[in-house]
Amino acid sequence: MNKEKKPEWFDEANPEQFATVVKKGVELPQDSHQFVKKQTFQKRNFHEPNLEELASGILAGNRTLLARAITLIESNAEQHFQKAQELLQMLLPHSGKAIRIGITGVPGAGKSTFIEAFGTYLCDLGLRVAVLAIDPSSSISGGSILGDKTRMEQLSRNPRAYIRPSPSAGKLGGVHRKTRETMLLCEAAGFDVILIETVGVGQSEVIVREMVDFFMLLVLTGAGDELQGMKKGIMELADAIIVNKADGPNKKLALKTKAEYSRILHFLQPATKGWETKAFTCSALYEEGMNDIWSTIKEFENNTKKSGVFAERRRMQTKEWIYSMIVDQLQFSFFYHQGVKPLLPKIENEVISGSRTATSAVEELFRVFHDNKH
Ligand SMILES: Nc1nc2c(ncn2[C@@H]2O[C@H](COP(=O)(O)OP(=O)(O)OP(=O)(O)O)[C@@H](O)[C@H]2O)c(=O)[nH]1
Repeated sequence: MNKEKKPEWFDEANPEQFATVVKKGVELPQDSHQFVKKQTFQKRNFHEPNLEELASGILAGNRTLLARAITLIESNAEQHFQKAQELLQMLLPHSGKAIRIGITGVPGAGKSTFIEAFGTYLCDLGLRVAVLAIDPSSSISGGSILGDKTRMEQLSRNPRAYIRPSPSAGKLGGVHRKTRETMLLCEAAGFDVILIETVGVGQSEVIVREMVDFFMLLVLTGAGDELQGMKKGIMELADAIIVNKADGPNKKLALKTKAEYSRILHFLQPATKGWETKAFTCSALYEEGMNDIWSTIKEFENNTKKSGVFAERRRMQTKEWIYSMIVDQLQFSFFYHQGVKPLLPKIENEVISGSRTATSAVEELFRVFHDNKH
């Protein structure tokens, strides 16, 4: 076996596995000793910060420790989960001060270009900006719409900005929790603005709406017919609709599109009580229109803080957080259940081959789950 190559039995998310395996006297595959020795050596030479060190480092704005903590939050390993929760508990009192902004739009609307321009504009104002992403494709196809390209190059080099690609969900979801908790860590690290980006192609914009204060929809110029085709539901989530690419020969059409959106918005339910959703134009490429958008967000913040809507929404979102975690936990305990896990492939095959119904299969799985709690 190649010493450099990771043996198949080694679970990367669980380096402590070595200690357990060795302690329990489990028979290891041939040559694995070399690998264990090397890993143990590497581990000894690598200082693993404890939770206090992580927490105080994050509060002091240390990027490396922030990145480590986010990795801990994104891990699906059980022992990391506990640690991450303890860390969050320590940092929770220091979170909540940023303005949380969601951005969505169909692929090609110019989200990366917009965040690059808007993020840089905010950094130039002296603000610290964290950019997070929720990518619905990563759990479905294993690929990533938001992660492949080199995105936001200029912003990623800005010392006031921090960009974190979207966490991979794995089969069992958890993106909601991971993004929300990452946001809290970023707030504890002193970021003033959190931008959460998602592709407007499905459920993910609802998830983002549920964790931000202000939600923007980035759209392209288009004729009236295309606007009619736009899902009313998405428009009703937005606090602002921004017609991007309002530059060059496109400018006139962009203004027309904006007027058309304003007309439609008039008939829709606003996303936020007491706030009238407005349409804007901007050019992310030429960094035009950023000022108007930011002053609108500030106006929104002032108004909703005064009316109590801001605080009420955050309370509701915290409640949502609890429920989404309950669902995560339920899924986790079910699919990793000692009785259910080995039974699943067999039952799956039986249903696929037509020898039993899905209902009876699910019933059996739940019987096993309930009869044997661990
Ligand atoms: N003329 C013009 N082109 C733009 C503007 N914003 C973005 N673009 C172009 O539109 C294309 C798509 O932009 P991206 O920022 O990659 O858009 P996106 O597909 O929504 O972004 P991701 O989903 O983040 O990849 C690129 O070729 C950009 O250069 C703009 O304001 N004006």
